[in-house]
Amino acid sequence: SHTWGYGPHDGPSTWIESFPIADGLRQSPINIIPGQTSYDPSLKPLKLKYDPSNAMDILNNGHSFQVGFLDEADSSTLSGGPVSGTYRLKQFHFHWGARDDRGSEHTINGIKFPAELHLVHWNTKYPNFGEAASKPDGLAVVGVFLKIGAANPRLQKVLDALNSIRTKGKQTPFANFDCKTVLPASLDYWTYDGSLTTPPLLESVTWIVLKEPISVSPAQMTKFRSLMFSGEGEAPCCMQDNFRPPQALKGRTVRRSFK
Ligand SMILES: NS(=O)(=O)c1ccc(C(=O)NCc2cccc(F)c2F)cc1
Ligand SMILES: [Zn+2]
Repeated sequence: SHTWGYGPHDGPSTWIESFPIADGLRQSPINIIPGQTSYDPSLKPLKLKYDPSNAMDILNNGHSFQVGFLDEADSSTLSGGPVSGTYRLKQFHFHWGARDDRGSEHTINGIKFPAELHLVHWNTKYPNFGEAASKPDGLAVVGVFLKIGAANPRLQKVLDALNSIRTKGKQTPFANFDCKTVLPASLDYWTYDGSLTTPPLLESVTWIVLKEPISVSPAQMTKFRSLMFSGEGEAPCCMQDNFRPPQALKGRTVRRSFK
C-alpha cells in the first residue's frame, strides 16, 4: 500500500519504488544557488490576497499538519508573479527538523533552515485541486524559510492549535486566520518549475520561494516537534525531519524577481 514516510524504511530514498516520477525532470525541492539564478525584469510582483474567514480547520495528516481553506471562490488567491491567471489557496503546512540545523526542503547555497512554510494554491482554469495537481501549470506553492530568532507572535495561534491535533488523523476547527500576517515584509522571490515534494511527487508546481525568512524561536520549534507521525494508541513517533532533500536541477533555470 502507498504508506510512505520519512523513516529509514519508507523515506525519500524509497519513494521511487511506488512513484517512479521521483527521478523525473522537474522534481522538488532544489538547492538554490543565488549566484547562478537569473534576474528576470519581466517577472511581475507577487499579488497575494487572503481572506481570514476562509480558514476552516487544522489537521495532522501523519506527514505534517496543515491549515485548510475554503476554496469555493476567488477570495484567497495568488496572481501576478511568475504565473498567469488566478490560483486559489487550498492549504498551508510546514516541514521541519529534529534539530535547528535542518528541516527546510529548499536550501540556499546548501544551507538548511530549521523549517519551511508552504502555501499551496491551485489554478482556477481547472475545476478543482485534484484536477489541477495533475497539470504542468496546475499548482503554485509559496515557500517561506523560518530561521531561528525571536519568537514569532504571528505563528502562535497555529502553534497553540497543535495541542488538539497531536496524533495522525486528528482535525479541529481553525477559523479566522490571516495568512498575510505570517509573510515576511519583502515578497522578493526565486521561481522555478518543480513538483510536489511528497508522493505523488506530481510535476505540477510553479515554485515561488521568498528570499526573506520569517523568525521562529527554539521553543516554538519544540512545539512543532511535539506532534506525532503516529496515530492515537500507536507507538509514539515524533513528527520531525519531515523534509525531502534537494533534487537534481536537470537543466532547469531558477529566475529571481529582484536585482
Ligand atoms: N510539500 S508540497 O507543498 O510540495 C505539497 C503540497 C500539496 C500536497 C498534496 O496535496 N498532496 C495530496 C494530493 C496530491 C495529489 C492530488 C491530490 F488531490 C492530493 F490531495 C503534497 C505536497
Ligand atoms: Zn510542503
